[in-house]
Amino acid sequence: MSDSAEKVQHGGDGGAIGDGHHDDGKKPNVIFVLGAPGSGKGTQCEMIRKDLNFVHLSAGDLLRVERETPGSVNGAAILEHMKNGTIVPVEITCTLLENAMLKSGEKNFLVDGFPRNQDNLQGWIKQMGDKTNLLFVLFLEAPEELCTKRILSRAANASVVRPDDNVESMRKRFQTYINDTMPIIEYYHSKGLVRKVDSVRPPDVVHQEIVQLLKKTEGFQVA
Ligand SMILES: Nc1ncnc2c1ncn2[C@@H]1O[C@H](COP(=O)(O)OP(=O)(O)OP(=O)(O)O)[C@@H](O)[C@H]1O
Ligand SMILES: Nc1ccn([C@H]2C[C@H](O)[C@@H](COP(=O)(O)O)O2)c(=O)n1
Ligand SMILES: [Mg+2]
Repeated sequence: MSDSAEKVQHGGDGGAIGDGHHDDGKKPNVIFVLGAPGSGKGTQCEMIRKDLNFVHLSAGDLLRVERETPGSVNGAAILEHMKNGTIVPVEITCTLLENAMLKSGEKNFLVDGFPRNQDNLQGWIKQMGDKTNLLFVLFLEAPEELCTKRILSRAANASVVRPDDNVESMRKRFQTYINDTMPIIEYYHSKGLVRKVDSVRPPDVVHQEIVQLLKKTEGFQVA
């Protein structure tokens, strides 16, 4: 385990972090969806949302909406983090996630692009760990070169281009993914909670594998 993963493990959760062993049947189910920028997190979350009655909460999308909300005190800071490919402080992101969960009134959530670093993880544990049941961490694996191609293609075809879908921001986002997010995936892997899926394949094929994973998930009934 890397040093940073070790730090995560001793982040003060005392083991009660919604790690799959504390489900009382009433807490909302959460699947964290992680992977490199462009690995297909948003694409797969939308497919699961449509098929399986999950709410898709993209941390990045929630932050983008907050950034554009008139009068938001966090808007400028969020934009700076996005351009620099760095991670917004968890107090902002976790509150947006919790509010969206409460507003939905639903029970099954795909939390896309979170937790991205130790600050995210520890903030979630503190604010949400005891209130949620983590089913597993879906890790979509695809090489950087392919992800870069996908993002450039997304930017070329979008009516509104994301401020971070350019080569300079992308390089920084990948660095952040390697340095900050991979240790989080390693941490969950050490707890047996990572489900790795090869995301190089066509979206439908990847989706079918995820559906099978969900069917095999203890304590979760596929809709
Ligand atoms: N399995 C796939 N095969 C081919 N193209 C894909 C696949 N999955 C996603 N894409 C395309 O790649 C681009 C990026 O996908 P998506 O937005 O889902 O990635 P992401 O992981 O959410 O990225 P980000 O972290 O930047 O939000 C999109 O244009 C999408 O249509
Ligand atoms: N937990 C998160 C998720 C996202 N962000 C910021 C920084 C990312 O580069 C950007 C885009 O996220 P994406 O849509 O690619 O998942 O949003 C963050 O700070 N913290
Ligand atoms: Mg996305």
